[in-house]
Amino acid sequence: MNINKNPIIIALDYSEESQVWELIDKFDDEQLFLKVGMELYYSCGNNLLHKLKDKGHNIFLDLKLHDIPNTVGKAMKSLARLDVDIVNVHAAGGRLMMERALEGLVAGTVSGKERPMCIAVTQLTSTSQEVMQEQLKINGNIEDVVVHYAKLANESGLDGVVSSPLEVPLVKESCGTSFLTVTPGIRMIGDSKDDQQRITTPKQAKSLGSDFIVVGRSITASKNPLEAYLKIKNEWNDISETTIS
Ligand SMILES: O=C(O)c1cc(=O)[nH]c(=O)n1[C@@H]1O[C@H](COP(=O)(O)O)[C@@H](O)[C@H]1O
Repeated sequence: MNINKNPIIIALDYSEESQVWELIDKFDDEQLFLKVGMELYYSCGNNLLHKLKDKGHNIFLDLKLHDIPNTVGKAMKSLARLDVDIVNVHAAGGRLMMERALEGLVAGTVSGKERPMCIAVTQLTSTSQEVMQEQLKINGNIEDVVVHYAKLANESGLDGVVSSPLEVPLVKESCGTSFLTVTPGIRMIGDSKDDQQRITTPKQAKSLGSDFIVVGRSITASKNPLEAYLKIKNEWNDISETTIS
């Protein structure tokens, strides 16, 4: 896999390219792992991805594909040409959709390059068990549902999942330690949950076994994003921290 081991993925949830450079310019030479999601990609497109890659940053292109298998497979073939490091789908699209996603990525990757890793969203970290059961009509407890989707993603050949850090131990137990866990729902103590439901601190995420944490507003909405990033990095590297509930 052609990714560095920077475990902190910064979610660039912006609509303007200028906001991206305003943030990144604060980080000097730090090699970053950046997440470009729908908001930024739909407004700035591939041009920005190429510029970020040229600066040496790793990119998680978070478009959460979820469509019929043929459509997702062909879309992934197009995304493979962008030379990003991670792409994703919704596991709710099912096994065939995930298999086609992977086939599309393999088919679209330029020969000699490594394909992007493909991970599946299990249950969004903004979904509570109550909402999952009452609105989505998915029965059972949320950990079991996340593990079920993770197993499906694993059997479909995907590289890992997106889940809350809270489910990582169960995912690793069912799918193996090398099955990647990328975990949003990260908050520092005292931060507002906003729309997130299944949250932990960076330290908790690490102790639960997350491979990567995805952090947006705790960095981007901070008065001092570099300081917030370094605090998170320190928390990740330090063993003795407290938890939030
Ligand atoms: O796929 C994702 O990245 C994702 C999945 C998920 O279940 N929950 C989730 O929050 N995310 C993304 O992670 C980021 C979290 O942002 P903050 O809540 O601001 O830290 C956003 O860009 C979300 O789109």
